[in-house]
Amino acid sequence: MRSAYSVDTVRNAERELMARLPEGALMQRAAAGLAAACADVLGRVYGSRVVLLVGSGDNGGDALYAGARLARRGAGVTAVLLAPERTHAAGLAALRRAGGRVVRAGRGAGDGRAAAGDQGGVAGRASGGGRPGGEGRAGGGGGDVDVEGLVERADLVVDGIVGIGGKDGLRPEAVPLAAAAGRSRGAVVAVDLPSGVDPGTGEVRGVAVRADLTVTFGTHKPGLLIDPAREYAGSVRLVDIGLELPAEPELEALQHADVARLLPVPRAESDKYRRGVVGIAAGSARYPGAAVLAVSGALRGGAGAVRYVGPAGDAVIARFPETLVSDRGPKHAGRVQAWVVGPGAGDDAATVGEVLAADVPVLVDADGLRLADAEAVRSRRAPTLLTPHAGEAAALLGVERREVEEGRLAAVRELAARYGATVLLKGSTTLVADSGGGAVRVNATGTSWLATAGSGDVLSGLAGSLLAAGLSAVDAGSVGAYVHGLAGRLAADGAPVGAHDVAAAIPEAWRNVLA
Ligand SMILES: NC(=O)C1=CN([C@@H]2O[C@H](COP(=O)(O)OP(=O)(O)OC[C@H]3O[C@@H](n4cnc5c(N)ncnc54)[C@H](OP(=O)(O)O)[C@@H]3O)[C@@H](O)[C@H]2O)[C@@H](O)CC1
Ligand SMILES: [K+]
Repeated sequence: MRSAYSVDTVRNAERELMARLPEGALMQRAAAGLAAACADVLGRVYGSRVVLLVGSGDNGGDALYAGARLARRGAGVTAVLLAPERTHAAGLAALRRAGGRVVRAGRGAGDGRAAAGDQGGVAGRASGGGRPGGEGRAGGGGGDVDVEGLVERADLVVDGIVGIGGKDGLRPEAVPLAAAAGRSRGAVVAVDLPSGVDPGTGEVRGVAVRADLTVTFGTHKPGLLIDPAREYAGSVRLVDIGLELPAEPELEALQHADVARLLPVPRAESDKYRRGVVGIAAGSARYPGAAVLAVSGALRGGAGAVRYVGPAGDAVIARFPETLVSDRGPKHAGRVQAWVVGPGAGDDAATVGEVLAADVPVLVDADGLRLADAEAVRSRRAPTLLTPHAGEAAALLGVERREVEEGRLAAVRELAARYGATVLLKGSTTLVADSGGGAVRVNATGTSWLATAGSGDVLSGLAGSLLAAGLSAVDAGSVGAYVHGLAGRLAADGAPVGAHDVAAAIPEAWRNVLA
């Protein structure tokens, strides 16, 4: 399981650890890990050109210390200071001692020019000696440095503008540097987080640094696992700095081994009823395909049998003859261990109401979310799993879709609390929250190829089948999302696919998890 902790929790753990360690030791651990990652990215450190983007906090300090380590190994390191008078003093001194060069970012936002701070710094002649802001006056020489050009031509750009202290997007003076990093021919390594993303929520307001690699310290931060920020982070390397963290994280992401433990595997004595029967109440005369796709997911989700109820029985049987089809309502369809209701349901509120009245786990998706009576959901005793996408979540919350997309973590928690249900918020990073609070599950297997019509219907069938097989709502949702995402990747393999291809790839994804 990969986990992420909130910024407050990280800061508390940092404080406790710092109290027990010599001053600066923690930052040295971080910088050592960062420098090692940078060296791996560079391949050959000696003779490489490294540019550090240095903000006013400890994030910039990490970059400076790591830059000093690289300079000692023969890299030509230039630090670009965004706030020269508030730069991490000891880090700056270390860089200078190692022969690093220091320039200041242009004052006029967007002009991309910098006054040369310490022209002699490369040869180690700096006289600033760790005095913050000394570079503007020390070194002499003056002249202009094309900072954006430096960034663009670097072999490696280290983004130490801002880390967990960041809020409200990048400041204007940092925007041209982030943009130059985007144009750089070299790799971009972000320190702790890509600057400009919200560490706690994954929101990105305006410009943020796009990294190839993010080196994060102690634990993942929520922003590294949730879109849109996740996309800016590139691949993520975690450096252990010895933080002691509480048992319950804010976010957790299942990995193959976790999913393998949770997948239902039939025993010798299992018959179809013991494996669970999932009921699918979906589709309409107008949308028979939704029923077929939900059944296609359910058949591959581990339940022993799939019962279909609704007006699309002929279409379902034609495609999947193993389905138990009934045209009577859910109440009279026979026993099931879990229901899926809603995909392609049109306006059939009566069926949704009937399913919600059943005392077994229920998954509500698509039209079912619009038709479900909120009070009927809240008063259920058996588990309920709601599976909206951002637009449906926005309608349930009465807010704009954009608000949900920008603040996915808050939205999924709010919905779970309001409905007293488990909520799976679909999207490029799917989130699953329980009504009782606790860690939110985040799915990392998704792919943008899954943004295709009917893909959600397949997921609802798959997760419903897992519910029927006995998984809790949180496990059914998160394992379903994981396998579905993996199936999407395997099916797509870099090319567009239809939802039925995703369903057909579920067995391969399942085998891949268990291998
Ligand atoms: N926690 C740990 O265990 C460890 C933490 N470590 C490191 O410390 C980092 C946290 O350092 P931190 O607390 O100094 O904050 P940090 O992220 O550098 O930013 C604060 C400064 O940025 C500024 N600023 C704010 N928003 C901005 C924006 N949008 N755009 C631009 N600037 C913005 C803000 O300026 P001000 O508001 O004062 O003007 C403030 O001065 C952490 O991420 C990790 O790298 C490791 O060394 C060791 C272990
Ligand atoms: K950063």
